[in-house]
Amino acid sequence: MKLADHKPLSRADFHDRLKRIGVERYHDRHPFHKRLHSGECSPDEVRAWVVNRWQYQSRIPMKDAAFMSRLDDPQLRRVWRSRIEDHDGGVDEGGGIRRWLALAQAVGLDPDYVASGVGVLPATRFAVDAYVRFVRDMPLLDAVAASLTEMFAPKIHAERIEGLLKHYDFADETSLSYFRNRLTEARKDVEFGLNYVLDHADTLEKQDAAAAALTFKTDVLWAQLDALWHGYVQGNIPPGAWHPGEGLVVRPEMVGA
Ligand SMILES: O=C(O)c1cc(C(=O)O)c2c(n1)C(=O)C(=O)c1cc(C(=O)O)[nH]c1-2
Repeated sequence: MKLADHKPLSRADFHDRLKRIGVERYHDRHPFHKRLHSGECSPDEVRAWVVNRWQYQSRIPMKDAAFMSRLDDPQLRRVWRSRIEDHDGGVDEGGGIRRWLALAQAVGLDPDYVASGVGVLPATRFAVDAYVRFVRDMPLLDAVAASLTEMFAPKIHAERIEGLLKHYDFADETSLSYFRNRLTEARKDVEFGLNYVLDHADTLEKQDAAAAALTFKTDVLWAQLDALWHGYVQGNIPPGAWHPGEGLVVRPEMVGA
């Protein structure tokens, strides 16, 4: 290969390359999301999703804290810390984590059970832990690039709000407030993260690494839904994972069952 072939892509072409990864690999294409958003999930499939997605929610601020612990630039820390604030919030008002537990309650689950993390599928735990470790251990550019799946998240959040409101009795503005809030929070995060990656990936090697990081992250998301499908749509619940009937607040009239 000639030296000239090693030139980095232009900013616009590199941006297109990143967007293409989303088109081809983002988890909005996964059959579980199609099932969830079109009202085909049973109440227990919805509960299984809420129990398992908790693992992701609870680890996101931990991965952001791991990322921040590596930054020696106060300005970068200042920008990044709003991600932790979005999820943790203050004692009184709470944040995304508390909103997720409001969703748990709306689908009939005991929020304390969900927050305990007991019952999370092993594959989900492995996938999410791999993301936290990736962000802790890999170059900063790769760590930021991995967060860029959020470029594709507002579309899936909007689809989810619409689909859940249409098809499930538990869905209302309170139970879905997590997703409503993410619509604005994610835009702010992506604007910063995307510019960081476009600015810092100034060689073809770095662009390749950033694209690989984003691809890895799509795998983290996809693997969680594969596990959910295998466990709860196909009925192969692994030892130790949540079983229908566990962790409920006993209000069977909920969830349009
Ligand atoms: O519902 C979704 O499909 C979805 C996807 C993603 C994502 O693409 O990683 C995130 C979220 N939601 C989300 O709510 C969220 O807070 C979030 C943070 C991050 C991240 O990598 O830092 N991704 C996501």
